[in-house]
Amino acid sequence: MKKQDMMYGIYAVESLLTQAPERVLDLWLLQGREDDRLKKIVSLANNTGVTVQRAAKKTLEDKAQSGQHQGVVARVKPAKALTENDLDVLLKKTDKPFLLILDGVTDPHNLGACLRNADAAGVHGIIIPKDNSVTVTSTVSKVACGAAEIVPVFQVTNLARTMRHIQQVGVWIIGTAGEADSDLYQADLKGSLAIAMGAEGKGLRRLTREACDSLVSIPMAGQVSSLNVSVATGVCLFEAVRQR
Ligand SMILES: C[S@@+](CC[C@H](N)C(=O)[O-])C[C@H]1O[C@@H](n2cnc3c(N)ncnc32)[C@H](O)[C@@H]1O
Repeated sequence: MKKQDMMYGIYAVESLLTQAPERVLDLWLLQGREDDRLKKIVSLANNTGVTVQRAAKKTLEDKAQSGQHQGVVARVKPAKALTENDLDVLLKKTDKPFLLILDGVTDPHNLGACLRNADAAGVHGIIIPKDNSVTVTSTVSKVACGAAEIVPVFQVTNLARTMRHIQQVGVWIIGTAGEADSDLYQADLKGSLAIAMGAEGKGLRRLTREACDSLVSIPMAGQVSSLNVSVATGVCLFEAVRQR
């Protein structure tokens, strides 16, 4: 297991300093940059006892291994990996859970965008399989703009088994697939709900698809066969928000 990670980007680091400052081991800000957005980071760091170090642009690029750091890089303790047990705790304390299942999303930009959508839609947690899925990396955190530090991500060993388990505690699972006959806008999304999205190339795996209570499609007017998974996630989550 990794002992530390790098995190970068203003929103991601701001969210980390707000949600879990104890995870920050080092914080570097761009030398000479003093605008309001960085001042907020300095103030959060001061309030939480994190020392601010100044560094040159090249140093920040090397630490982040990216030019997308926006003048802020942090060395952090990795977040505790959440498992099936943590999901159970969440389900017990949550009235009308609203969950997102991502069945093997591999592109960090897509997972980051899904996290951002999920936070905006008020999703209580995201379930991903342990294998064949991207986890929350520094790129995911950056793209998620702070949502990766807020929305819990549960990594489960056997996704189909976890789906059956959450069904037993009353969660209705709606899978999404372009070829499904039922339409998203006819589905009832008001109760305890999990929406399952497929991977970029293959869509939902057979066992995941079979474990869903129903399958819906988002009506498409054009010629392309599918939406990007993060876009489809946003459409589905916000239809649920509209109904709830
Ligand atoms: C890029 S698509 C995968 C396409 C894949 N070739 C397939 O056959 O499903 C990734 C995921 O986004 C969701 N998605 C994309 N377009 C959709 C649509 N029109 N209706 C429902 N879900 C859609 C589904 O969850 C899908 O598995």
